[in-house]
Amino acid sequence: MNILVTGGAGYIGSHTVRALVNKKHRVVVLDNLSKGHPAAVKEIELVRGDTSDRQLLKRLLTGCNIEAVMHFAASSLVGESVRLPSDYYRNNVVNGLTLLDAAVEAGVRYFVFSSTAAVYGEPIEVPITENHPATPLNPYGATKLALEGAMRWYGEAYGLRYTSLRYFNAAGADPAGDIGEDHEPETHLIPLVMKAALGLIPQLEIFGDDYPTPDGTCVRDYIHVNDLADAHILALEAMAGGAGSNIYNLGNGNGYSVLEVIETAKAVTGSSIPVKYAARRAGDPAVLVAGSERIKDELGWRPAFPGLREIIETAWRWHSNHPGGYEK
Ligand SMILES: NC(=O)c1ccc[n+]([C@@H]2O[C@H](COP(=O)([O-])OP(=O)(O)OC[C@H]3O[C@@H](n4cnc5c(N)ncnc54)[C@H](O)[C@@H]3O)[C@@H](O)[C@H]2O)c1
Ligand SMILES: O=c1ccn([C@@H]2O[C@H](COP(=O)(O)OP(=O)(O)O[C@H]3O[C@H](CO)[C@H](O)[C@H](O)[C@H]3O)[C@@H](O)[C@H]2O)c(=O)[nH]1
Repeated sequence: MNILVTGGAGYIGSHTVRALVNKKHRVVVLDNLSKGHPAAVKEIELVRGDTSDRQLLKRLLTGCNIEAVMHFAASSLVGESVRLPSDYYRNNVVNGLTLLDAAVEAGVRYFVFSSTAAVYGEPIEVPITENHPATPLNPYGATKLALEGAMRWYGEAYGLRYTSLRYFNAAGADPAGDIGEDHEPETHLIPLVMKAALGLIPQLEIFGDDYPTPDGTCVRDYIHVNDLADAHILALEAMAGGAGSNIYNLGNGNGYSVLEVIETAKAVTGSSIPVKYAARRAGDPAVLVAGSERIKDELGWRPAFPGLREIIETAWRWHSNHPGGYEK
């Protein structure tokens, strides 16, 4: 298939691009490079541009005979979204609608969307299934939920078929070790733990030790980035095979605390990881663990990296080989 991948030079997008190319799809990446890296998509057709540019979208979608869009491009930091809701609504909702409109106009058949566990808000029960109420606690989650709503009604009115994938905590890197997570600034736990192990930051701050969890630190469900990439391909294949629109959670169903992540990283890296306890971070739920049975049952998705240790091993390979990220 001819596939447009927005945000394809970013962390999850670049791993999915690799998986698509391995499956012999033709991929065009659209990325404004605000966070992405050309080196993450070497030898792939990369168009530097913005999802707000309707004319560019029209040219790409029709000129390249695009049949499917995978939409990763977004602003995705919870804390920043609380400070800058206007930016988040503009990039995630307004630009998302521009892309949906252009896709409908160009006759794109399938749309795969990067959604998030943040749509659920504070869970009332775990594991969180897709039927859990969606009451986001921050603008980031609210904007992702808003585009899911738009996709549903675009589906009804214009026949666009979509799959929304609600990822929990993406982590790890391709085992080849040549692509991985490189954000500036970095805010995610596992890459910061890797940087602390490498001595690139003096210590890791642990945000809160008084949560209602076994060791007092937050519990998350870490999912390998290549397992996310595989899910995108399964979603596309299912729609191409006649499946209707759907929403799926993506996690491993196992929760690990911040302290467990640090202990596992010490074992993997053989390095000490200096830590400092700090206040809770605003907007952090205590426990987020996915129920991902729906995608397993319906699409046959099976994670290749279900354990935290193997996820961190792949992250370590990337970070230790590229301590300064892609460009440095
Ligand atoms: N990382 C996670 O744990 C996680 C969890 C749940 C959902 N998600 C979602 O997955 C997607 C990818 O996340 P990521 O961690 O790879 O982020 P990322 O920042 O590495 O990738 C996003 C890419 O989109 C590009 N981009 C942003 N706005 C754009 C625009 N208007 N036009 C063109 N390009 C634009 C950026 O340059 C970047 O390369 C996002 O939609 C995010 O909300 C991520
Ligand atoms: O320096 C740090 C960084 C993080 N944490 C803690 O580690 C856990 C994981 O934090 P991340 O920032 O790595 O990930 P989040 O759970 O905040 O966010 C992820 O999951 C969200 C869903 O709730 C969104 O999808 C978001 O895009 C995605 O990155 C949290 O408890 C956080 O408080 C620390 O203690 N210290």
